[in-house]
This record gives sequence, structure tokens and C-alpha cells, in this order.
Amino acid sequence: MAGIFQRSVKLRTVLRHQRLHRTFSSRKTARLSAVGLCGSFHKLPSGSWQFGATCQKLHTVADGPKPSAAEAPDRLPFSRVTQEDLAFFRKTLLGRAITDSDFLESSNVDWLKSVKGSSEVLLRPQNTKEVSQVLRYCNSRNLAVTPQGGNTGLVGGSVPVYDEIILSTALMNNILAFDNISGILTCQAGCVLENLSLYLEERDYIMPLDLGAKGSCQIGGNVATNAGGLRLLRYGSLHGTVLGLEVVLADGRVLDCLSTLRKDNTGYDLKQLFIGSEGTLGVITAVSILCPRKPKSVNLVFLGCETFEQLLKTFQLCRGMLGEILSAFEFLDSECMRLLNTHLKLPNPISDCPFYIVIETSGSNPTHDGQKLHNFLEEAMTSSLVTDGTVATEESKIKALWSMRERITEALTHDGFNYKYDISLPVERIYQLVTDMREHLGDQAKSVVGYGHIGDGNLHLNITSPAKDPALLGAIEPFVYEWTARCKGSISAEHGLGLKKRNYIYYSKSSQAVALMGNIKAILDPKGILNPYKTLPDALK
Ligand SMILES: O=C(O)CC[C@@H](O)C(=O)O
Ligand SMILES: [Zn+2]
Repeated sequence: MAGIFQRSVKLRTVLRHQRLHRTFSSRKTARLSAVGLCGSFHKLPSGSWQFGATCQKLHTVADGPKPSAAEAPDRLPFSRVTQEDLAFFRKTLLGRAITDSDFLESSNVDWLKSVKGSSEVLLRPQNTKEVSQVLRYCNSRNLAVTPQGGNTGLVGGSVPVYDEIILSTALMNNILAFDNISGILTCQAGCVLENLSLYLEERDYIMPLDLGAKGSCQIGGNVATNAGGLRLLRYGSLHGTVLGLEVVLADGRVLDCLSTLRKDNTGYDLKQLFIGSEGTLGVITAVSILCPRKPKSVNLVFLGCETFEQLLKTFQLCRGMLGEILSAFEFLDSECMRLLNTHLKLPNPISDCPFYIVIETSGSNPTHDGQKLHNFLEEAMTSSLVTDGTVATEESKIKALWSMRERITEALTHDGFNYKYDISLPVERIYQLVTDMREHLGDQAKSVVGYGHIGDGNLHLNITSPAKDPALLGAIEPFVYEWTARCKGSISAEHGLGLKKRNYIYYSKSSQAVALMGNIKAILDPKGILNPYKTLPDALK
């Protein structure tokens, strides 16, 4: 297969995967992802709604530390942790109520280091009962809680904004059951995604999701944020693959929806409420998930295109010719390639092009898959849709090529301060936003890059500047959100809203929909102790 480019169209195929392999790392070393929620809400005299903790006075400017995130509202009047509270936590968690400031430092700050809380307590329960005891207590004391998984989130959803207690799921990392016939895995929320993948691969299965942050992110955080990732095109979103959840509600009640059935039409599907709620409605403690069989044959192709139009045509061709074996169709532009080269020293595996495509096929018959891929590549090249490319079938080479896509986020952090936009759009409009933004910003930005999940209509537009730059931010927003709303896109395709994007929800959701979200929040967490300042806007329209 690797020889196809030389054989058929005399394009240059460069197999330099060996050099790439050593640099593959993803976001493995960072301790990071989110689980999370929001405050209760009150009707203001004006008729609008205000989110906040149970209180007499709304938007009290409290004393205490200010968050580094400029976008945070004032601290809500939650209680502050006392010595009695600490005594309760220590007794309940036996050595796992952490107050050591060094230990707390990394849990207080997000992966991008753009949101920094000042929590003085990190709780590390080992089981559902302990989570329940902790939440029942916090609710009765009106103490705010930020659930935290791997803390790899990109919207400031998994860290405290002020002094919220951090409730980490890291020690809840047991696999509870795996059914080798149905492929249904049941595990605690704190299992690291990569560990689950390794466990399943030994049993000839895989996880239905895969992300660059797999080495740190936890399944509970993945579900709480409805993480998308690289396999969504093939296996769908977590709203489809998650079969059951166990959730501890704000008042400590344990909601057992940990079903392992594919079909269950008995009443409302409550688990869906918690998928993507960012820990604002409850703390996910266990997950059951439907896992696909491990494909017997996997190929990866890295291609170069001259125009975005050609890239889209390649996508169309690919869907038609690869059909059921297509498992990912990702893209990056030449600016991403420049950052990978400059900051991570990852060499371009093919010749320089304006656009690059990563295509993965996963199937059960190497000969059949190879033939299909061969036919597709031949057609893509003879019709001049792609100008260069390379193919990998060996695992280490596949990983190395994947790193060209997975490590863009990391490369961006070396380029300066990052402004991140995670946009869903009709696929044919995706790159126009990048082009328009470049033109709109002129030389105000250091880099404007576009990459993402073409197969899912999801653009990652990232803009960098040498340092945090309010004038640049003013030029980007609301331009980017208005542009997206005009195309009926979503301002957050897969990263969630967290702290950073919560007030932009109206660009993608109607006021009725947001009001109903507020009602649901008030039912499940009337005091608003779960992940305050996240997901829902500060005020309802
Ligand atoms: O850094 C980003 O903006 C995107 C991160 C992630 O969703 C990806 O697809 O690589
Ligand atoms: Zn993504």
C-alpha cells in the first residue's frame, strides 16, 4: 500500500514515520479534564433570571481571592470551609482530604493555565458512597464543589473559579465489569481513557472514543463534557455509546441509571441530561459504555491538497469509495504544519501543501481494506484532488502520523497566548471562517490556524498572540460568534461551555431552551453548589 503514490501517479511519497514516532506524546504528562455544574437562579425585579447560590443578596462582591480569569463573575455567597468541615472530610475520607498547597496547585489551574482558582481543599473519594457523603455534607453546609476528572478541558470547566472544594475522581479508577460477548464495559468514573483502551485491546475491543488527551483524561470527565474526539465519525457521540450512568446528585442521593442494555424505552432517558452537563447537574461516578470490536486492519493516510475545495471533494470521494471502513477524516492547514515544525520539531511527512488530510480506515479484512484504499487513492490522485501523500499500516507509523494531528494543541501552547474556538458548521463553510478571520484581524494576531474534524463538521479555529491581548480579543469576539450564528452553527461543538463560553450560549440556543436548562438545574441542584459559574449564563434572557 505504501508504494501506491510512486506506482500510480508518480507523486512523491515520503515515509519518514520513524522520525516522527519518537516525538509522539499527546497530552499525557499533564494532570488535567472536567466533570462539573452551575448555581441556582432567582428571578430579578426586572423579570430576568440570575444564577447564584442560595442567598438573600444576588451577586454579592465577596472578599477573598479573585480568579485570574477576567471573565468570571463575582464570588457567590457560598460558605467558606471551616476547621469543622475539614474534620468531617478527614474522618470520611481517611487521609484523602488534601490541604497541602503544593498538591493543590496543579488542581487549581486548568491545562491551558488560563483559569486559576484558589481552592484550599482537594477531596479524593474512592467510591460512590464517599462521594455521596461528601456531597450531602457540602449541600447542607452550602459549600460549593468543583468536580474534577483528568483536568484536560479547554474551557475552564474543571477548575475552581474561587475557593470551591475540588472533588477529584482520580482514585475511582476500577473497572467494574466487562462483557466479552456484548462488548459492554462498566467502570468507575476516574478510569483514564488510555488505560481503558489498553484493557480493551487485550480483549479484542476498543473504546468508542479517542482523544489527544487520552493519557490523562478520565472517562467520567469525557462523559460529563460529552467529549467528541477522533473516532466520532465512525462510532458516534457519547450520547449514543453510553448505555448507563451512576450519578451522585447535589444532595448526596445516588441516581442509579447504570443500565447495560442497548434498548430501554421505559420513560425519560435521564442519563442523557448528565452527558455534557459539565458536572453542573451531578457527579458521574460510574459509566457503562458500548465498545466496538478491535479492527483487524487499520490504515492511515496523510495527504496534501492545494485548496479547501479539493479537500471537500476528497472527503466526498472518500465517503463514497471507502464506505464502512472510513473511521476518521481530519484536517489541518499549512499554518498548523508550520507550528508543528517550529515548536515540536515534527517534520512534514510529505511535501508542503496548503491543506493536509488525515484519513483512517478500520476494518476486518486487510486485503479488502487495502484494495479499497488503493482504489480511492488512485482516483484521488488521477483526478488531481490530492498532490502528495503517504500511507501507514504499521502501528508505530500510524501513531507517528496521528501525532501530526493530535499534537497541534500542544504546538499552539508554545506559540503564545491561545484564543480557542471550537465551532460546528455546515462542512462546506468551515474554512471560510478561518479565511475571514485572518482578513478581519490583519496583523493583530501572531497566528490564525484552522484544523479539526471534517467528518463531523467541526472546526478548531485557534488564534495566538505573544501575550494576552484584550484588543485582539475584542476584534475576535463577538465577530466569531456572530459569524457562526449566521451560519446556524454551534459556538461549542465538543469542548463544552465551562467558565469561558457560558455567556455565549445564546448564539447557539434559544432563550426558551436556556430557561429550561435553568429549570432543570434548579430541580437537581437547588442551592447551586455544583460547579458554579460554569455552563449556564450568568443571567437568563
Ligand atoms: O486545541 C484545540 O482547539 C482542539 C483540541 C481537540 O479538540 C482536538 O481535536 O485536537
Ligand atoms: Zn477536537
